[in-house]
Amino acid sequence: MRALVVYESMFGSTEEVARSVAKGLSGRMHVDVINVDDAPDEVTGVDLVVAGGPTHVHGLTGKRSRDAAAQQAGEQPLHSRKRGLREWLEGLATASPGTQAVTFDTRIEKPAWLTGSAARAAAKRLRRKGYRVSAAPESFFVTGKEAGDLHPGELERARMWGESLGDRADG
Ligand SMILES: Cc1cc2nc3c(=O)[nH]c(=O)nc-3n(C[C@H](O)[C@H](O)[C@H](O)COP(=O)(O)O)c2cc1C
Repeated sequence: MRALVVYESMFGSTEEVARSVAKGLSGRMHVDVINVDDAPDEVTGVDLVVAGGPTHVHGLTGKRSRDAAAQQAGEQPLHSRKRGLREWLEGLATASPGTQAVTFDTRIEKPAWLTGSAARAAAKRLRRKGYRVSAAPESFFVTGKEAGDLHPGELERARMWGESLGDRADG
């Protein structure tokens, strides 16, 4: 079985989470991890797509929010520079029959009705493209609105979440 983890990341936290999720999945599946900048617009030969990105302005990033992130980053280059999950999902071809998808985001640790959730928005779009969304969107937490460090333990939680996805897809 094969999984493709597609991540968008400004400051690096979502990328770190994506790599930990992939580590967890890799016990059960062959996993590729790819920056959304380089993600294919047609996904074939993959059983599970995992898409993750940062929550901006209550949902998926947009050109303006990414520009704001770039300003915050100053001299540091952003991890994803060309596009966000929103643009990738807009151009993504319809799913091959039976392909599963799950989504995650990084965001501030407050109730989702306050912070919004990029993962929820991405799951909706994947469903519209014909993907079978096979697990609830998951969130991993950062400390602040700016670059934001991941809360302690989040990478381990991400690895375990990946493991559980692998078990489910495998079983
Ligand atoms: C322009 C901008 C808007 C943001 N809006 C939100 C938001 O609405 N809700 C939230 O929980 N976090 C928000 N954040 C915090 C981001 O979720 C946080 O920077 C991100 O999780 C860090 O991941 P990254 O290092 O992969 O970019 C925002 C951050 C930026 C830069």
